[in-house]
Parts: sequence; structure tokens; C-alpha cells
Amino acid sequence: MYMEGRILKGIGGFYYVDTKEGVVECKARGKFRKTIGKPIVGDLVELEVQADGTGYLLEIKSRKNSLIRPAVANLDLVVIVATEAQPKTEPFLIDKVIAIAENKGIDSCVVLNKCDLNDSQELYEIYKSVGIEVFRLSAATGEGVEELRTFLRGKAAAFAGNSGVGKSSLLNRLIPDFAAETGTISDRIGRGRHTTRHVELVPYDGGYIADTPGFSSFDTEQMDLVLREDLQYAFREFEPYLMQCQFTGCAHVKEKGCAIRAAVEAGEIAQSRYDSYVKLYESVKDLKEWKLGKEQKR
Ligand SMILES: Nc1nc2c(ncn2[C@@H]2O[C@H](COP(=O)(O)OP(=O)(O)OP(=O)(O)O)[C@@H](O)[C@H]2O)c(=O)[nH]1
Ligand SMILES: [Zn+2]
Repeated sequence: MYMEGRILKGIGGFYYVDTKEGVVECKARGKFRKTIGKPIVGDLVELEVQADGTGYLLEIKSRKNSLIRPAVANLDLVVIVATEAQPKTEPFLIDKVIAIAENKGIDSCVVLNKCDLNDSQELYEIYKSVGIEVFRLSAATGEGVEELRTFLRGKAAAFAGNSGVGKSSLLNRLIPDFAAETGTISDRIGRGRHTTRHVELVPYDGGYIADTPGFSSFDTEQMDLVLREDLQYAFREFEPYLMQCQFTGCAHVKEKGCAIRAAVEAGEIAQSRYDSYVKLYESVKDLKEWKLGKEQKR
């Protein structure tokens, strides 16, 4: 029987596909290996279900977007969990994940957790000024969680955050049996979870949620694939100023007459966001476009 679905997880050559009829365990057999490559979590697939209830993948639909690490496709949203309570989140980490998401055309939002301890006012103001959705909540008390729940409805969202920020507490509040649902998290009694690269989607309220093991999983590897001159577009609040720099091709780092730097001076762009931009700018390699094309085909 022919069906369609979405890959929730892949383990040892088997893919678990969410379909109208439930989850089907599949092997990959399609021709796509030569074109799109290996199936990844989040892929929308066509499958053939056999008499014994197992299936095989026939086709992978073209991806709306995909991340390298965690390897996941077709995300609608990256949710960055952060806090000014302990362990305080460094804005640079938030900005890096936002930049990666923006570069891939994935929307992002910031969730400020532990608001029972600290209202994270500084981070709140920064990300409000950027123009992305910001939520303040407490996974411990439940305050503010419903607003996030509403926002997530129907979306495929990946969660990221520094260790100890309360990501698992929040996921468990959103999906009461989240810990039980994911193999990843059952490893957590040990410290194994932090080294695993495994990513898994859990169906949630018409959408999906992926837990990803910490910020480190959003590796510089994918940042390396951002062309230096594209980085400016990954900071959405820079956009109104980009055409106003004195020199075309302005990198907004040291140049005279830079409208971005003027906007930072005037308090229109947050200093920490600009600092993150400069730090990322220095870190991305001088990739040439042809090399980028080659690497992305790999
Ligand atoms: N006061 C308060 N404590 C919280 C809140 N959310 C989580 N915590 C506590 O913060 C600690 C870390 O929470 P976790 O949910 O394990 O954090 P995590 O981000 O999943 O951390 P890793 O497993 O290291 O990735 C735990 O002791 C939680 O009880 C909150 O909203 N308020
Ligand atoms: Zn400039």
C-alpha cells in the first residue's frame, strides 16, 4: 500500500515514519540515494507498506530546508531557550543559532525560561528589538507556557539551549510524556545524552518537536557554509540600514560611513547583536561561491 509521511527518527538503517495510519518502520530502498542522498529526520517521504506492516521508502520529497547538525529537515521554527538566571545564556550563542536559522530560511523565537527567578529583562529587550517572537515563562511553575503552546501549534520546531537552561523541563511540560517518548532522553540517566548526535521528532499538537542536544549541536560546521557577505542578511534588524553604508560591499566591521555601526551608536541596533555579528564575521571562512556549491552537494 502506498502512503506518505514524515521521518521521526532513524536508527541503524531503519526509519520510523509518521503516517495517517500510525508509525511505520521502513528501510530505505528508493532511487533517491543518487539524488537527494540519505534520508534524514523530518523528511517528507513516500513509502510502500507491505503485508507485514513494515515498509520501504520510495521517494524523499524535496526539502524546504535542512540543518547539518542536528541533521533535520523541513523545520518551521527554531526555539532557543535562554535565561538570565543560572546558568546564564550568552547572547552570542543565541545569535549564532538565530543566524544559522535565518541563513536557512527558518524562523526562530527566543524563550526566556526561569522567569520565576529572573525576568531576563535585558535579553527580552534585545530580542524584541530584533523583531523575533520572545516568550517569557517558567517551566517550573507553568507560567507563560500556554502562550508558547499556542505559538507552536502545527509547526515543526527544534529546541536548542545551553545546558541547564531548562529545556527538558519545558519539553516535559509541553509533552507530558516527552521523556518516555524519546529514546534520546531515556539515556539521560547517564551523561550519554550530551554526546549523542541523535535527533528525533515527537508529534505534537499537529506539528512536531525535536529536542537537540545543546547549543553545541548547532555546530560551526554549518556556520562555515555561510558566505561572509551573506552573514549581514542573517541579522534581520540590519536590513533597513544595509543600503545606507557609504561603501558598497561594506562589511560593517571597520569601514568608514557604515550605517550599521551608526545605528549601533544611536542605540537602534543592540550592541550585543552587533558584537555577535563581528565575531561571526571573523569566524566564517573566506569561502568562495564555487566551493560552497561543492560542499552543499556533498
Ligand atoms: N526555578 C526554576 N528552575 C527551573 C526551571 N526550569 C528548569 N529548572 C531547573 O533547572 C535545572 C535544569 O533543568 P533541565 O530541564 O534539566 O535543563 P536542560 O536545559 O534540559 O539541561 P541539560 O539536560 O543539561 O541540557 C533543573 O534543576 C530544573 O529543575 C524554571 O522555570 N524555574
Ligand atoms: Zn556598513
